[in-house]
Amino acid sequence: MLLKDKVVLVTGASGGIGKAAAIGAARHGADVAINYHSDEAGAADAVAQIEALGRRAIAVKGDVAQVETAQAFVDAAVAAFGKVDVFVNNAGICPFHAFLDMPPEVMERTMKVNLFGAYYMVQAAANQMVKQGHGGSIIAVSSISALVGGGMQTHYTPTKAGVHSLMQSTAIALGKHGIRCNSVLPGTIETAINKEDLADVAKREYMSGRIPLGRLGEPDDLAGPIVFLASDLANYVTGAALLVDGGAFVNLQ
Ligand SMILES: NC(=O)C1=CN([C@@H]2O[C@H](COP(=O)(O)OP(=O)(O)OC[C@H]3O[C@@H](n4cnc5c(N)ncnc54)[C@H](OP(=O)(O)O)[C@@H]3O)[C@@H](O)[C@H]2O)C=CC1
Ligand SMILES: C[C@H](O)[C@@H]1OC(=O)[C@H](O)[C@@H]1O
Repeated sequence: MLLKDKVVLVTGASGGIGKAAAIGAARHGADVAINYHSDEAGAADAVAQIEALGRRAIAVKGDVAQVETAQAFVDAAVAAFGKVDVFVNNAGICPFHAFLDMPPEVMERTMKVNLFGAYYMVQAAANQMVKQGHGGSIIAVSSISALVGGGMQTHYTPTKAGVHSLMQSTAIALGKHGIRCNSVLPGTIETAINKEDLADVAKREYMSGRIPLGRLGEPDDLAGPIVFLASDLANYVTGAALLVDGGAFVNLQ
Protein backbone atom coordinates (compact mmCIF):
# COMPACT_ATOMS: atom_id res chain seq x y z
CA MET A 1 0.00 0.00 0.00
CA LEU A 2 1.93 3.05 -1.24
CA LEU A 3 -0.85 5.64 -0.82
CA LYS A 4 -2.62 4.54 2.37
CA ASP A 5 -5.26 7.14 3.34
CA LYS A 6 -3.90 9.73 0.89
CA VAL A 7 -6.40 11.82 -1.08
CA VAL A 8 -5.71 11.69 -4.81
CA LEU A 9 -7.35 13.90 -7.45
CA VAL A 10 -7.26 12.89 -11.12
CA THR A 11 -8.56 14.93 -14.05
CA GLY A 12 -10.04 13.19 -17.09
CA ALA A 13 -10.61 9.96 -15.22
CA SER A 14 -13.80 8.67 -16.85
CA GLY A 15 -11.68 6.51 -19.19
CA GLY A 16 -8.23 5.61 -20.45
CA ILE A 17 -5.09 6.55 -18.51
CA GLY A 18 -6.87 8.75 -15.95
CA LYS A 19 -9.29 6.01 -14.96
CA ALA A 20 -6.47 3.47 -14.66
CA ALA A 21 -4.48 5.91 -12.51
CA ALA A 22 -7.49 6.60 -10.26
CA ILE A 23 -8.19 2.91 -9.73
CA GLY A 24 -4.46 2.22 -9.30
CA ALA A 25 -4.30 4.85 -6.54
CA ALA A 26 -7.31 3.28 -4.78
CA ARG A 27 -5.65 -0.13 -5.04
CA HIS A 28 -2.80 1.44 -3.04
CA GLY A 29 -5.15 2.71 -0.31
CA ALA A 30 -6.13 6.19 -1.54
CA ASP A 31 -9.50 7.93 -1.57
CA VAL A 32 -10.00 9.43 -5.01
CA ALA A 33 -11.79 12.40 -6.56
CA ILE A 34 -12.12 12.26 -10.32
CA ASN A 35 -12.93 14.99 -12.80
CA TYR A 36 -14.56 14.15 -16.14
CA HIS A 37 -16.15 16.09 -18.98
CA SER A 38 -18.93 14.13 -20.67
CA ASP A 39 -18.71 10.37 -20.10
CA GLU A 40 -21.18 9.89 -17.22
CA ALA A 41 -21.12 6.08 -17.47
CA GLY A 42 -17.32 5.95 -17.49
CA ALA A 43 -17.13 8.23 -14.45
CA ALA A 44 -19.75 6.19 -12.57
CA ASP A 45 -17.86 2.99 -13.37
CA ALA A 46 -14.59 4.49 -12.09
CA VAL A 47 -16.33 5.45 -8.81
CA ALA A 48 -17.88 1.96 -8.53
CA GLN A 49 -14.52 0.25 -9.12
CA ILE A 50 -12.81 2.43 -6.48
CA GLU A 51 -15.60 1.77 -3.95
CA ALA A 52 -15.34 -1.96 -4.68
CA LEU A 53 -11.73 -1.70 -3.50
CA GLY A 54 -13.02 -0.35 -0.16
CA ARG A 55 -12.03 3.27 -0.79
CA ARG A 56 -14.12 6.44 -1.09
CA ALA A 57 -14.65 8.17 -4.44
CA ILE A 58 -16.45 11.14 -5.94
CA ALA A 59 -16.88 12.18 -9.57
CA VAL A 60 -17.05 15.90 -10.37
CA LYS A 61 -18.15 16.97 -13.82
CA GLY A 62 -16.37 19.93 -15.42
CA ASP A 63 -14.60 21.21 -18.51
CA VAL A 64 -10.97 21.83 -17.55
CA ALA A 65 -10.75 24.52 -20.24
CA GLN A 66 -12.99 26.69 -18.04
CA VAL A 67 -10.96 28.48 -15.35
CA GLU A 68 -13.61 27.99 -12.65
CA THR A 69 -13.60 24.19 -13.06
CA ALA A 70 -10.25 23.92 -11.28
CA GLN A 71 -11.27 25.53 -7.97
CA ALA A 72 -14.65 23.78 -8.06
CA PHE A 73 -12.91 20.39 -8.40
CA VAL A 74 -10.48 21.06 -5.56
CA ASP A 75 -13.29 22.44 -3.34
CA ALA A 76 -15.45 19.36 -3.98
CA ALA A 77 -12.56 17.04 -3.09
CA VAL A 78 -11.80 18.95 0.11
CA ALA A 79 -15.50 18.96 1.06
CA ALA A 80 -15.65 15.18 0.59
CA PHE A 81 -12.27 14.08 1.95
CA GLY A 82 -10.82 17.06 3.85
CA LYS A 83 -7.53 17.50 1.96
CA VAL A 84 -5.53 17.06 -1.25
CA ASP A 85 -2.32 15.02 -1.09
CA VAL A 86 -1.80 14.13 -4.73
CA PHE A 87 -2.94 15.81 -7.91
CA VAL A 88 -2.76 14.07 -11.30
CA ASN A 89 -3.29 16.34 -14.31
CA ASN A 90 -4.38 13.95 -17.04
CA ALA A 91 -7.35 15.34 -19.01
CA GLY A 92 -6.49 15.83 -22.65
CA ILE A 93 -7.61 15.68 -26.25
CA CYS A 94 -5.82 14.96 -29.52
CA PRO A 95 -8.03 15.58 -32.57
CA PHE A 96 -5.61 14.47 -35.31
CA HIS A 97 -5.44 17.07 -38.12
CA ALA A 98 -3.05 18.25 -40.83
CA PHE A 99 -1.05 21.45 -40.23
CA LEU A 100 -1.61 23.62 -43.30
CA ASP A 101 -5.39 23.75 -42.95
CA MET A 102 -5.66 23.43 -39.16
CA PRO A 103 -8.94 25.08 -38.10
CA PRO A 104 -8.16 27.76 -35.49
CA GLU A 105 -10.95 26.44 -33.26
CA VAL A 106 -9.36 22.94 -33.14
CA MET A 107 -5.95 24.40 -32.34
CA GLU A 108 -7.32 26.73 -29.68
CA ARG A 109 -9.52 24.10 -28.04
CA THR A 110 -6.56 21.70 -27.82
CA MET A 111 -4.41 24.39 -26.20
CA LYS A 112 -7.16 25.36 -23.79
CA VAL A 113 -7.97 21.84 -22.64
CA ASN A 114 -4.45 20.38 -22.52
CA LEU A 115 -2.32 23.33 -21.45
CA PHE A 116 -4.46 26.13 -20.00
CA GLY A 117 -6.56 23.53 -18.19
CA ALA A 118 -3.41 21.97 -16.74
CA TYR A 119 -2.15 25.35 -15.58
CA TYR A 120 -5.32 26.33 -13.72
CA MET A 121 -5.81 22.86 -12.23
CA VAL A 122 -2.23 22.59 -10.99
CA GLN A 123 -2.44 26.12 -9.56
CA ALA A 124 -5.67 25.35 -7.65
CA ALA A 125 -4.32 22.05 -6.30
CA ALA A 126 -1.00 23.66 -5.31
CA ASN A 127 -2.75 26.49 -3.42
CA GLN A 128 -4.71 23.90 -1.45
CA MET A 129 -1.52 21.95 -0.66
CA VAL A 130 0.26 25.13 0.46
CA LYS A 131 -2.71 26.00 2.71
CA GLN A 132 -2.58 22.53 4.28
CA GLY A 133 1.14 22.96 4.97
CA HIS A 134 2.30 19.36 4.60
CA GLY A 135 3.53 19.21 1.01
CA GLY A 136 2.18 17.03 -1.74
CA SER A 137 2.81 15.45 -5.10
CA ILE A 138 1.70 16.76 -8.49
CA ILE A 139 2.00 14.61 -11.60
CA ALA A 140 1.24 15.73 -15.13
CA VAL A 141 0.47 13.27 -17.89
CA SER A 142 2.64 14.71 -20.64
CA SER A 143 3.78 12.48 -23.53
CA ILE A 144 6.66 11.14 -25.56
CA SER A 145 5.27 13.82 -27.88
CA ALA A 146 6.83 16.45 -25.62
CA LEU A 147 10.15 15.26 -27.05
CA VAL A 148 9.32 14.29 -30.64
CA GLY A 149 6.95 15.60 -33.30
CA GLY A 150 3.83 14.39 -35.08
CA GLY A 151 2.78 15.74 -38.48
CA MET A 152 -0.91 15.42 -37.59
CA GLN A 153 -0.32 16.68 -34.05
CA THR A 154 1.16 20.17 -34.56
CA HIS A 155 -1.46 21.64 -32.22
CA TYR A 156 -1.07 18.81 -29.67
CA THR A 157 2.67 18.22 -29.22
CA PRO A 158 3.31 21.81 -28.01
CA THR A 159 0.73 21.25 -25.26
CA LYS A 160 2.52 18.11 -24.10
CA ALA A 161 5.89 19.94 -24.15
CA GLY A 162 4.07 22.67 -22.25
CA VAL A 163 2.84 20.50 -19.39
CA HIS A 164 6.29 18.88 -19.14
CA SER A 165 7.80 22.39 -18.85
CA LEU A 166 5.08 23.40 -16.38
CA MET A 167 6.17 20.58 -14.05
CA GLN A 168 9.80 21.71 -14.28
CA SER A 169 8.89 25.29 -13.36
CA THR A 170 6.37 24.41 -10.65
CA ALA A 171 8.95 22.03 -9.14
CA ILE A 172 11.06 25.13 -8.52
CA ALA A 173 8.17 27.38 -7.45
CA LEU A 174 6.72 24.81 -5.03
CA GLY A 175 9.83 23.05 -3.71
CA LYS A 176 9.96 25.27 -0.62
CA HIS A 177 6.46 24.06 0.25
CA GLY A 178 7.49 20.40 0.02
CA ILE A 179 5.40 19.92 -3.10
CA ARG A 180 7.00 17.67 -5.72
CA CYS A 181 6.11 18.09 -9.41
CA ASN A 182 6.89 15.49 -12.05
CA SER A 183 5.59 14.31 -15.38
CA VAL A 184 5.03 10.95 -17.00
CA LEU A 185 5.61 10.70 -20.74
CA PRO A 186 3.50 7.86 -22.16
CA GLY A 187 4.23 6.44 -25.60
CA THR A 188 1.33 5.06 -27.60
CA ILE A 189 -1.31 3.75 -25.21
CA GLU A 190 -4.49 2.24 -26.66
CA THR A 191 -7.41 4.39 -25.52
CA ALA A 192 -10.36 6.28 -26.98
CA ILE A 193 -8.03 9.16 -27.90
CA ASN A 194 -6.37 7.15 -30.68
CA LYS A 195 -8.98 4.52 -31.52
CA GLU A 196 -9.63 6.01 -34.95
CA ASP A 197 -5.95 6.63 -35.70
CA LEU A 198 -4.95 3.08 -34.78
CA ALA A 199 -7.82 1.59 -36.78
CA ASP A 200 -5.52 2.15 -39.77
CA VAL A 201 -3.76 -1.25 -39.83
CA ALA A 202 -0.58 0.05 -41.50
CA LYS A 203 -0.26 2.86 -38.93
CA ARG A 204 -0.90 0.49 -36.06
CA GLU A 205 1.74 -1.98 -37.29
CA TYR A 206 4.23 0.86 -37.79
CA MET A 207 3.63 2.20 -34.27
CA SER A 208 3.85 -1.18 -32.55
CA GLY A 209 6.86 -2.15 -34.69
CA ARG A 210 8.81 0.77 -33.19
CA ILE A 211 8.41 -0.51 -29.64
CA PRO A 212 11.25 -2.66 -28.27
CA LEU A 213 8.92 -4.29 -25.74
CA GLY A 214 6.83 -5.47 -28.70
CA ARG A 215 3.37 -4.08 -27.95
CA LEU A 216 1.36 -0.90 -27.69
CA GLY A 217 0.72 0.31 -24.16
CA GLU A 218 -2.41 -0.23 -22.04
CA PRO A 219 -3.82 2.38 -19.62
CA ASP A 220 -2.76 0.25 -16.65
CA ASP A 221 0.89 0.55 -17.77
CA LEU A 222 0.72 4.15 -16.46
CA ALA A 223 -0.84 3.32 -13.09
CA GLY A 224 2.38 2.00 -11.51
CA PRO A 225 4.61 4.92 -12.56
CA ILE A 226 1.99 7.46 -11.44
CA VAL A 227 1.49 5.73 -8.06
CA PHE A 228 5.28 5.61 -7.62
CA LEU A 229 5.70 9.35 -8.28
CA ALA A 230 2.74 10.07 -5.97
CA SER A 231 4.19 7.99 -3.16
CA ASP A 232 6.84 8.54 -0.49
CA LEU A 233 9.11 6.17 -2.46
CA ALA A 234 9.69 9.20 -4.71
CA ASN A 235 10.33 11.62 -1.81
CA TYR A 236 13.44 13.14 -3.42
CA VAL A 237 12.12 13.15 -7.00
CA THR A 238 10.94 16.48 -8.35
CA GLY A 239 11.19 18.17 -11.74
CA ALA A 240 11.65 14.75 -13.33
CA ALA A 241 10.06 13.22 -16.41
CA LEU A 242 9.50 9.49 -16.72
CA LEU A 243 9.10 7.95 -20.18
CA VAL A 244 6.57 5.10 -20.13
CA ASP A 245 6.76 4.03 -23.75
CA GLY A 246 8.02 0.44 -23.98
CA GLY A 247 11.32 1.88 -25.21
CA ALA A 248 9.91 3.62 -28.30
CA PHE A 249 11.81 6.90 -27.77
CA VAL A 250 15.27 5.37 -27.76
CA ASN A 251 14.62 3.08 -30.73
CA LEU A 252 16.49 4.84 -33.53
CA GLN A 253 17.71 1.69 -35.31
N1 LIG B 1 -3.24 7.38 -25.33
C1 LIG B 1 -2.00 7.76 -25.63
O1 LIG B 1 -1.32 7.17 -26.49
C2 LIG B 1 -1.38 8.89 -24.90
C3 LIG B 1 -2.10 9.76 -24.12
N2 LIG B 1 -1.46 10.79 -23.48
C4 LIG B 1 -2.19 11.72 -22.66
O2 LIG B 1 -2.92 11.02 -21.67
C5 LIG B 1 -4.04 11.79 -21.26
C6 LIG B 1 -5.26 10.90 -21.22
O3 LIG B 1 -5.51 10.44 -22.51
P1 LIG B 1 -6.16 9.01 -22.83
O4 LIG B 1 -6.45 8.29 -21.60
O5 LIG B 1 -5.31 8.39 -23.86
O6 LIG B 1 -7.48 9.49 -23.56
P2 LIG B 1 -9.04 9.17 -23.33
O7 LIG B 1 -9.71 9.83 -24.49
O8 LIG B 1 -9.24 7.73 -23.11
O9 LIG B 1 -9.39 9.93 -22.00
C7 LIG B 1 -9.39 11.32 -21.95
C8 LIG B 1 -10.00 11.76 -20.66
O10 LIG B 1 -9.91 13.19 -20.60
C9 LIG B 1 -11.20 13.70 -20.34
N3 LIG B 1 -11.38 15.01 -20.95
C10 LIG B 1 -11.29 15.36 -22.25
N4 LIG B 1 -11.55 16.66 -22.41
C11 LIG B 1 -11.84 17.14 -21.18
C12 LIG B 1 -12.20 18.40 -20.67
N5 LIG B 1 -12.33 19.47 -21.49
N6 LIG B 1 -12.42 18.53 -19.35
C13 LIG B 1 -12.30 17.48 -18.51
N7 LIG B 1 -11.96 16.25 -18.93
C14 LIG B 1 -11.72 16.08 -20.24
C15 LIG B 1 -12.16 12.69 -20.91
O11 LIG B 1 -13.43 12.87 -20.27
P3 LIG B 1 -14.84 12.54 -20.98
O12 LIG B 1 -14.62 11.26 -21.75
O13 LIG B 1 -15.74 12.43 -19.81
O14 LIG B 1 -15.15 13.67 -21.88
C16 LIG B 1 -11.45 11.40 -20.53
O15 LIG B 1 -11.74 11.06 -19.20
C17 LIG B 1 -4.14 12.96 -22.25
O16 LIG B 1 -3.60 14.11 -21.64
C18 LIG B 1 -3.23 12.52 -23.39
O17 LIG B 1 -2.65 13.62 -24.05
C19 LIG B 1 -0.11 10.97 -23.58
C20 LIG B 1 0.61 10.14 -24.35
C21 LIG B 1 0.06 9.04 -25.06
C1 LIG C 1 -3.04 10.16 -29.24
C2 LIG C 1 -1.77 9.61 -29.78
O1 LIG C 1 -1.96 8.31 -30.23
C3 LIG C 1 -0.72 9.56 -28.74
O2 LIG C 1 -0.70 10.77 -28.03
C4 LIG C 1 0.51 10.94 -27.60
O3 LIG C 1 0.81 11.83 -26.86
C5 LIG C 1 1.42 9.89 -28.12
O4 LIG C 1 2.61 10.41 -28.54
C6 LIG C 1 0.66 9.31 -29.22
O5 LIG C 1 0.92 10.03 -30.42
